Amino acid sequence: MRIALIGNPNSGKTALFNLLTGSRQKVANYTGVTVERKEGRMRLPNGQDIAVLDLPGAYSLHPTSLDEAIARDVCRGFYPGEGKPDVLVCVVDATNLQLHLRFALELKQLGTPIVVALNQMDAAEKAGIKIDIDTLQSALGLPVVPTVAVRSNGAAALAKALERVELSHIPDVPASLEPIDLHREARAVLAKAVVMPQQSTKVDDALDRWLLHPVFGLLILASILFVMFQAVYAWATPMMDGIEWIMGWIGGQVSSWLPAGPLRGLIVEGIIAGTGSVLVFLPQILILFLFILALEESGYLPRAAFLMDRLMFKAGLSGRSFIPLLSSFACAVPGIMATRSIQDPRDRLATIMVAPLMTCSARLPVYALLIGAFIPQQKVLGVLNLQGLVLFGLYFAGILSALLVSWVMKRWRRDRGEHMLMLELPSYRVPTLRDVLIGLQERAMIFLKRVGGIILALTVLLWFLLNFPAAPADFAGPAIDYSYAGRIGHFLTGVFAPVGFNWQICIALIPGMAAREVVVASLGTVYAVQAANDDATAQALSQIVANQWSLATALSLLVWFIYAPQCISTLATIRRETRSWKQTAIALIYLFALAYGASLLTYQIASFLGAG
Ligand SMILES: Nc1nc2c(ncn2[C@@H]2O[C@H](COP(=O)(O)OP(=O)(O)OP(=O)(O)O)[C@@H](O)[C@H]2O)c(=O)[nH]1
Ligand SMILES: [Mg+2]
Repeated sequence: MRIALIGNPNSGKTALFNLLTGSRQKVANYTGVTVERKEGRMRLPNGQDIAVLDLPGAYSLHPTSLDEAIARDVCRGFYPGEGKPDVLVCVVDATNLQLHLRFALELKQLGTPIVVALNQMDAAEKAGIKIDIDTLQSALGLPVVPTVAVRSNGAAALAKALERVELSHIPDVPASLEPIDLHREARAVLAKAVVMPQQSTKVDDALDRWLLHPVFGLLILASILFVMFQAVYAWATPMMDGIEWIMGWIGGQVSSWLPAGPLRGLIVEGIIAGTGSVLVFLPQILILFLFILALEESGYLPRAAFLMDRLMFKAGLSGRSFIPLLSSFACAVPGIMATRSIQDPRDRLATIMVAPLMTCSARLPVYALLIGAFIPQQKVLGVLNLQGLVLFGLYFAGILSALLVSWVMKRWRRDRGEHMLMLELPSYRVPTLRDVLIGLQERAMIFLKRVGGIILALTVLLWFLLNFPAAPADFAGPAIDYSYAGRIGHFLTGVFAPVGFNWQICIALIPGMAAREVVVASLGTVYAVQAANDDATAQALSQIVANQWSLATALSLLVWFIYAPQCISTLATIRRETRSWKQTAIALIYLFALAYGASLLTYQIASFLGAG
């Protein structure tokens, strides 16, 4: 048996899916979180093992965007290589029945057995909404089960109800109803079964008066972002020092146990120096995500999208681009996929093209390393942390560049029609500590898996390239120059000399195409091998960088990473989502040109001003 969870956006389908199948798919308080079909398995109380599908939210079976189309295709059996699901579980938000029942009535016409999951019952009770389940069942003509997807046994009744569904029973399908009739019927059902409280949205309205205010709203948005970046620096230092100390200690222990030789070199200079130099940035990444997760659950993000709509429209985007772009702060890959909920194809393409300009969390270690090494730990105006300010500036530069690029794209295209922003505003919700902690744990695991996987693999590879072939006895320069990596690095400095990159940076940029944090790990390994060859004492990477690089080089590399075109998974996602090699090539070329141009300008100006 296969069941599919379907319903309006933000009704709690994914939360229910996670609860039923024990998965950890992304849940957040705005529409359009899920944009792909996801499959899991659950066991019914009678021991039967069934497949469960989580679908993107949809308002009706007449899709207006790509993610809605996926939901329609799956539940009508049009999805390639897949039959119709046996049972549809229509997830409705009990606090928003006026809207959500309409879709349940539309689904009923498909003839597939349906169970209605009356979700968010806890919130409905709190709001004083009284629902008579029996009346609702008979008025809808469908079984209705109350659920609370965020409570650990909140779907027990649903599992029971699924056992009782008769698969063979296909109800008589009435003549297709027009949307207007569906709406009327939904109201009639509502009138019979639901008693609404007098005023249920008082708090939301009061908050919105401030948060959506054209002036105060923007000020509040700016302050939130500002505090976020301050916190990344202000809170992380003790934890970072701790991790740095532990990695140094482990390196010291291994060095004293193992005899000098290639094995010790590989472990200490390759693995520990490489992965350790990335690992120290875990606290900063978690602090950033603490804010992002709390904002996602609060229901604030779609409001921010409204605030930004005017500005984004002027720049050739729309308020709908806001959430995909915001997701790109975690990583451009889910950000680009989230553009599926943008209806207009041009807006969608513009958003895809600028999504890589949002600073993804993989770039945070690079920024943090260079800021830590070159920007003094000072207070500005007594309270603001200078390093946090610079970080804010770098993120801001990415956003500004995105607006500029989309503005240029808008100039180029002929059709400049306007689109109104229509976006559902969810109710505000205080994020629960448990959900935020689970989200943070998830993020930490993703990061640690990258460190232990691709980053480890590439640093080991780089270590070999740095040590082989060994220099012959009569080789004049440093041994590292003779190695493969040394030669590649020196060759590339020809291209990158005008932007001020030394050969260590050049060699680190190549594995950085697979994952940007590898740039930091690679620098850690390169300098550790160099120090070992020179019999110098090992130092933390940030100290080495501070001592050996000019300020102009550091600034140039910082600016390079605002644009940082070299990320293979982003390019692959652009290719998949646009289905066009041409757009992919355009993205690669324009990002590379911007990166090179901006770094060149930065380096030349900084050198001219005496920072070289
Ligand atoms: N209080 C309460 N909140 C819930 C419940 N179910 C889901 N939520 C919250 O509702 C919001 C939306 O949940 P999701 O599971 O992401 O909704 P979805 O239907 O998958 O949304 P899309 O993927 O955008 O279509 C999240 O903030 C959840 O934490 C519930 O039973 N009670
Ligand atoms: Mg979902």
